[in-house]
Amino acid sequence: MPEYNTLDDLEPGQRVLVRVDLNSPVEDGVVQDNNRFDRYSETVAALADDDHKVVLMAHQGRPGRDDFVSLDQHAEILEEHVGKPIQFVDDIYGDDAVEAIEGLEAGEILLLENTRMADDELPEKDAEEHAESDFVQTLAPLFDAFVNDAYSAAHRAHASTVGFAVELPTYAGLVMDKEYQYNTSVAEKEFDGQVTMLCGGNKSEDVISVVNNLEEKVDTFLVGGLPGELFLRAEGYPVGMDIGDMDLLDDQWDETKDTLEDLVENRRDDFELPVDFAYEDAEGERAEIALEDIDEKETGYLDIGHETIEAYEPIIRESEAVFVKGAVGVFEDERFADGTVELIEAIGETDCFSVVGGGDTARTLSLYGLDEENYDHVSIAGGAYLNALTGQELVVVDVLKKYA
Ligand SMILES: Nc1ncnc2c1ncn2[C@@H]1O[C@H](COP(=O)(O)OP(=O)(O)O)[C@@H](O)[C@H]1O
Ligand SMILES: O=C(OP(=O)(O)O)[C@H](O)COP(=O)(O)O
Repeated sequence: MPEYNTLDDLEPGQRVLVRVDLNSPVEDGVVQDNNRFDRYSETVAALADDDHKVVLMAHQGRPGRDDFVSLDQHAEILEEHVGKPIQFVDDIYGDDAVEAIEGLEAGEILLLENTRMADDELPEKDAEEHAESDFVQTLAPLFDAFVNDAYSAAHRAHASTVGFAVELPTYAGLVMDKEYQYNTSVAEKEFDGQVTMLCGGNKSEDVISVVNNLEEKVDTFLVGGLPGELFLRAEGYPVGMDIGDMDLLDDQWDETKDTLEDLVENRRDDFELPVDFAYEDAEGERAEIALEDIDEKETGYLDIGHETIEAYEPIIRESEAVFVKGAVGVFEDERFADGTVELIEAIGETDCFSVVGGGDTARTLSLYGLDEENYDHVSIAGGAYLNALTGQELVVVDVLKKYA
């Protein structure tokens, strides 16, 4: 039994404030539909069916980045998934928000504006301090209960993720409960055979964290994406550097260089690195180059090449368990999806125990028609999933337990 309240403990017909995580990829200002909408639609529909007045809070992007946009598009996408109208107000706790909240009828749903547009939201503070903010003090009296369903933001101590638990009876939502239970149980699972982790993405600190913290659990890390290039740079290859307008690799290299060099020197047998890469040629087509033929970095590499796919695939096929964190290429572009799609597909074809994690990475399945049923678990969380796998605490879950 979980040590926090769940929706089973929530009486129907209440005024309920719900924190979800609809943080999504944004391409040219357009919010991209993804698994998060689908998952949260279950929580939202269940609450509306129970005659609650449902008010949703969520964040999008980080201030200063291109993906820091309004949630107006999210309301439209969520509405399609829930099959019920979703009202939207471009305010968080000002007069317009309060008016919209007070005007809700039983079974109606309202989404507030991006919580990160409120000054009170972002600094990491403990729950009690956040509870004193104007944000929490203005909204909390308008509700009977707080439901936290934002598992993928459960490693963030922000006003909307931890502050309301101090002021209102608090419950874990369906996504929070399921993801927390599952990922925690996976962290405790023992496997007799080979355990493999496919990792990539664009955050090398995530990959370093798994390589450092899952040394006992994982036998082989198959590395791709930006971390793959950075590991190779640590081995002395001329890859993993920014070129032209690129602004992806050099900063990460400065931050992680010492750790990467240490890992390639002392733990080289624990991971496999790419032996070739794919890039966009002058005609705009996918082209590939072997690592040994790269004299200097002249282009951005956007996927692992087919030699690498062929080297990684048998390791996946002989594994008893495979975990995925991060795509090995820019799978959003069909030309550079081969590595991610072919390897995740291979995992689904074997009968190994498998978990695919990462908000972006999980989107590969829906984009390329891979059946979620072929994997034991598909997590819509990235950082929080890694925290769970590596046995680190999730501040939001601690707060849910403390205020149960
Ligand atoms: N070689 C690459 N160059 C640039 N971006 C990459 C590369 N490989 C993977 N990516 C990007 O990494 C993103 C996923 O990274 P990350 O945020 O770490 O994973 P997740 O959200 O699944 O936890 C994808 O959007 C993908 O396009
Ligand atoms: O998408 C998220 O994280 P994830 O990419 O690690 O799954 C969460 O919404 C947290 O976002 P943040 O990392 O900007 O705090």
